[in-house]
Amino acid sequence: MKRAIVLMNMGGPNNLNEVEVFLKNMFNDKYIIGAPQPIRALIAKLIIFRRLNIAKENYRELGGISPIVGYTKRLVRRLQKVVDADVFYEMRYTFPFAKDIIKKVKDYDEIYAIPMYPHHSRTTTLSSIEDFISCAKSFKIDHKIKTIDYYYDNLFYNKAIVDRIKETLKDDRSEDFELVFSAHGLTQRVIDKGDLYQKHILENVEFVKKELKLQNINFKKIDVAYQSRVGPMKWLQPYMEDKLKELGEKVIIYPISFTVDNSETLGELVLEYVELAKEYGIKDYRVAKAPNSNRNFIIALKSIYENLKLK
Ligand SMILES: C=CC1=C(C)c2cc3[nH]c(cc4nc(cc5[nH]c(cc1n2)c(C)c5CCC(=O)O)C(CCC(=O)O)=C4C)c(C)c3C=C
Ligand SMILES: [Fe+2]
Ligand SMILES: [Fe+2]
Repeated sequence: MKRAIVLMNMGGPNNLNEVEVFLKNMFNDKYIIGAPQPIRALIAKLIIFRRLNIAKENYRELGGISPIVGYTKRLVRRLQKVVDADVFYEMRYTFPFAKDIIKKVKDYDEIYAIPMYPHHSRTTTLSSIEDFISCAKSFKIDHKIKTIDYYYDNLFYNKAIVDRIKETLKDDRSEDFELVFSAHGLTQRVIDKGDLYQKHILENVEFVKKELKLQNINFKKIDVAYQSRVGPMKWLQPYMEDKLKELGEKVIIYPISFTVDNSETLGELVLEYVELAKEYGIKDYRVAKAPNSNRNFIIALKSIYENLKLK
C-alpha cells in the first residue's frame, strides 16, 4: 500500500517576482473576494495596484522570500521521519500548486490531504480542499483522497502552542505578562454569512487556556485580537492595533491562526507591531513562534493521519 500525505497551505512568494502572482491568485479566489466575475478581477486589479509595492517591501525585509516556504519544507522533512507515507506540500497561491503535486501522487493508493489551517474557514480550508479535489478529479483520482476540516481541538496541537508560549516566557514569571492571541482577520461580512472561523478561534483559545491551567501557568490577563486587516471593510474586532493601546508593560503575542511562521507573524507581528508596541509604552514585547516543527505538533499531524487512515 503506497500512501502520500499532502500538507496544504496558502503559500507565499518564493522570490520577489512571485509577489504579484501570489496576490493575483489570492484576490482572484472566489472564496477570498466574494464578488462574481468580472467584478472580482477588477477588485483584484485595484487591490494589487495599491498593495504590490508595500507587499514587495515587506517581503524584501524578510529576505526576499516568504518564511512560510522554509518552515513548510522543514516540517515536511520532520514529519517524513515518523510516518509510513511519503510527505509532500502544496500551496494554494504559489508554486508548488495542487496540479504539480497531484502529478507526483496520482499513482499512490491513498492520499491524505491535511490543511495547515487548524480552524475551518471557507477562505482558507474550503478553498484549499476544493481546489485540490477538483484538480484530483481531472486526473480521476479524487476517490483516493481523505481530508480533515479542522483540528484546533487536537490535544497535541494545543500542547505545541503551550510549548511555544513557555519558550517565549523563558524563566520569567507568567503572572507579570498579558498573553494576547493574535488571529488573522476576516471581514465581518464573511462571518455573518456563517463562516466558522471566529467560533473555532475562540474555542481554540479555551483549549489552550485549559492546557495552561493544567500546567499551572497563569497570566495576568488573556485576550484575543485580530491582525492583517486589508481594505476599508469592517473586519473582525478588536483590531490588534487597538488592543496594543490597552496593554500593560509586558506582553506575549501568540499567532493562533497559523501552524507555520509566515509574513504575517515574522513580518507584521515581529517587525511592524513592535514599533506600535514601543509607541504605546510596552517595554517587553515578545512574539511566540508558530508550532512549525515542534515535537508535539509533529505528533498532532501524525495522529490526524493515523485517524484518517481508520476512516
Ligand atoms: C481579503 C483578504 C484576505 C483574507 C480574507 C485572508 C484570510 C486569511 N489569510 C490567512 C493566512 C495568511 N494570509 C497571509 C497573507 C495575506 N493575506 C492577505 C489577505 C487576506 N487574507 C494578504 C493581502 C496577504 C499578503 C500579505 C500582505 O500584503 O499583507 C499569509 C502569509 C503568506 C506569506 O507570504 O507568508 C498567511 C499565512 C488566514 C488564516 C485567513 C483566514 C482565516
Ligand atoms: Fe491572509
Ligand atoms: Fe498583514
